Amino acid sequence: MPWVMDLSGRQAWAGEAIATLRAGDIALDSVDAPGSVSAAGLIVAQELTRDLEAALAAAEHGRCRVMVIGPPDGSLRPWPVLEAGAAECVAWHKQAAAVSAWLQRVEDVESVIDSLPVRDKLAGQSPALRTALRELVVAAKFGHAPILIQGETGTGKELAARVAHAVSSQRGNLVVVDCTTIVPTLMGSELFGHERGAFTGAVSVRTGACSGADQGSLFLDEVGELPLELQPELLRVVQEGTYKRVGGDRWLHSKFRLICATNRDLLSEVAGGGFRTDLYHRIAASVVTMPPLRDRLEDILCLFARFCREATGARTDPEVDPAVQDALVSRSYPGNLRDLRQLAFRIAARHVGPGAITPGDVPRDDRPQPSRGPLGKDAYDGGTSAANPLTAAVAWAVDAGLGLREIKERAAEEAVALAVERSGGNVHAAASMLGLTDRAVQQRQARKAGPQTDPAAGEGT
Ligand SMILES: Nc1ncnc2c1ncn2[C@@H]1O[C@H](COP(=O)(O)OP(=O)(O)OP(=O)(O)O)[C@@H](O)[C@H]1O
Repeated sequence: MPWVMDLSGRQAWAGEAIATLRAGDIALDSVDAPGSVSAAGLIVAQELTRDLEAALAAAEHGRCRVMVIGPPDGSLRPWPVLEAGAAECVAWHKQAAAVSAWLQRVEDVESVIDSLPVRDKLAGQSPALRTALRELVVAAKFGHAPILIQGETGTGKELAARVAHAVSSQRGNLVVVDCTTIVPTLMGSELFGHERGAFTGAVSVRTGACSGADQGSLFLDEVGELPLELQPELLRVVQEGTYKRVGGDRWLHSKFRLICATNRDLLSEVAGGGFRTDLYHRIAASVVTMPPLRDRLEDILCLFARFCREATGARTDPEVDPAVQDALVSRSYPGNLRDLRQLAFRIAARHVGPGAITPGDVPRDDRPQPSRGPLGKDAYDGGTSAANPLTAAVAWAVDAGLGLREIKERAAEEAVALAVERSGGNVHAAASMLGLTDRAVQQRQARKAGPQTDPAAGEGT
């Protein structure tokens, strides 16, 4: 059940919030069930204060989705409140049913994310993964349009596609086509099937992936590899549910949910003419971005344990020496979870006995590389604060007397400025680099430039 909270958690404030809602005729049995824990909350607020920002940041970092209810005159501007971490922000017009429906939806989505079939496939509890899973579940369970899953290699796009199919209402099969492994000349046959004699070697009729996916889902992995000449045919079958086999002239029917994945920037493929604009807009009806491992460091140890169990068949998580834990969290994983999984398998193969996984179990090439510390001593990446540049920067900020909010703000500002610089001023590229929306990057740039140029300051934004 959902809860109502004030900005600081004080009873008086909570009472005030409830009183406000009571005055607004919200059915209180739907908002103040005692002793319940919830994924959804309501905050009653007059304006975006520092307290509200802090409460939203805390809620976002946990697993809570918060609706902020502002005064009926609309004086609480929604966009900055959403930017601060709220999932919804509305002016209060006594629309209790709408609020309840929103709360119910949040509860439904969160319980799907926490269900065994989802957690079994996609492990991890980091905010970055949860955000992606929310987008995925909302699109797959509560919508019917195609889903485009993007993200770097090894971030779990295929697993996400399996989750999307599992939570959807599609009753048929999930058919997987990896567009990178099929020679372009055979791709048409793979997707649509062929008639006997359609080409040399077509000795019998073949039904393709579209037929197999009828009433189910078709997953096209690396859809950017799809040859240009097949793209109109894919568009037709997605839009109209009709297609012809290669060498055939009969229209066949198939209704499936299309799920595509790519680790390329499909929009630049569109700009370069390698991917049709109309097909892009069709397949990207809902876009889900799987976060890279560097944005979900909190998941590394639990994933490592899971992969070790997978490697050894053990039922319980292995104990891991703290030095190994440090090394695991601070190394880089260019291949994301695939790299971490392979590393876990290498370590598990070396480990013997019932004790903890120790530094000696880590293969030489996977060990932290020595680097020269500031005092000429050897230090190890991921070890002391002197060797970890991020820790050193944070230490500097703490020593300079900056509060947590300012540290976060300034770090975010620096990251955006750097990403924009590294991508030659291209906002979209900078946004993908940081896992942000283009708009979030523009807002940060505008905020840095000064209040007059803040795009969010315009009417109706
Ligand atoms: N959240 C997760 N929990 C457990 N295992 C995961 C998770 N995400 C990815 N993996 C594992 O990592 C490996 C890579 O996952 P997957 O193939 O789904 O990634 P991908 O993004 O589709 O990769 P590519 O772009 O190379 O096709 C697989 O072994 C998969 O089982």
